[in-house]
Amino acid sequence: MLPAMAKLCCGISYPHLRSMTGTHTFHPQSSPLCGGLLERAAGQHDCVEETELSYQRQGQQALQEALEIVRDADGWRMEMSEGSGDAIYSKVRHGNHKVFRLEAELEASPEELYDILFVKVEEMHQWNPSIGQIKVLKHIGKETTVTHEVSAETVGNLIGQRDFLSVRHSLKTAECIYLGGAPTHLETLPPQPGFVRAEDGPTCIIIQPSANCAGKSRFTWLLNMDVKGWIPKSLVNQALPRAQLDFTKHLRRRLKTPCRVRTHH
Ligand SMILES: CC(C)CCC[C@@H](C)[C@H]1CC[C@H]2[C@@H]3CC=C4C[C@@H](O)CC[C@]4(C)[C@H]3CC[C@]12C
Repeated sequence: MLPAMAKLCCGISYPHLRSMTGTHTFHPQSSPLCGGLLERAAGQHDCVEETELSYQRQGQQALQEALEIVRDADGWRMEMSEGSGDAIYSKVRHGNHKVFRLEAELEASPEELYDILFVKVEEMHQWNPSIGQIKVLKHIGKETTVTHEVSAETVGNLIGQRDFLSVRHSLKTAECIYLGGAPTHLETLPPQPGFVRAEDGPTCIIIQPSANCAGKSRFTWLLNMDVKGWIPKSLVNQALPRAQLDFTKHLRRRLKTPCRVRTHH
C-alpha cells in the first residue's frame, strides 16, 4: 500500500524513471504534495523521489571527486608496467592511503565497454573469477544505480571475501564515457554479520576512443579501495594492483569471446 501511494503521490513509476534520458529533468518540486502526503501517511520526512535524488547526487559527486584525483598530476609514481602495454601508477593520499591508476588499451569501442561494464554489470561474474556476484538493487534513471558486489572466495585471494554496497553513475560526453562509484548505504542491505564490508571509491573508469583507431579504447581505472579488516598495508598494497591486472586480463578475454554461450547460475 505504502509504496503504491508513494508512487502515486510522487507521480513516478520505474518505467518512467528508466526511460529518462537526462538527470536534470528530475524535479522533486514538480510534485508539491509529495512530502506532505507521505509524512502524514507514514510519519516519514522523506519521499521516494528524494531518496532517489540523493543517490543521483552521490553518484555524480563520486564521479567528480574521482576525476579530480585522476586529473591531479602530482605525486603519481609508476608501480608496474606490463608487456601488454598496461601500466599502474600509485599515489599516497591523506591518511597514508594508496590509490592505484591503471592505464590500458583495449580492443573494443567505448560503447562496447560501457555495455559490458555498466549495462551488463550483473554478468561480470561470468567472465571475471574475482567476482562472486553483482546485483543491481536500484535503477535511478539510466545513469545511476545502486549495486551490491561480492568478491569471490578464490584461492590465492590474500585479502579474503568482501562485499561492497556502491552507488554507480555513468556519464557520456562527445569525447569520453565515464563510470563513477562510491560506497553508499541502503536500509534494506546493512552490513551482514560475519561479512566484511569494504569500500570502493570515490572511484572512476574513463573510456576514451583511441586516437586514429576505431574499435579501440584507452582505459583508465582509478582503484580507491579500503578493504577493511585487520590486514597489513603492505599486503593490501600488493593485492590491489594485482587485482587490477587480473581484472584487465579477464576483460580482454571477454572481449575476444563476445559470442560465447552463456552459462546461467
Ligand atoms: C582485493 C579484493 C578485496 C577485491 C578484488 C576484487 C575487486 C578487484 C573487484 C570487486 C568489485 C569489483 C567492481 C564491481 C563493479 C564495478 C562496476 C563496473 O561498472 C566497473 C567495474 C567495477 C568497478 C568492479 C571493479 C573490480 C572490483 C573492484
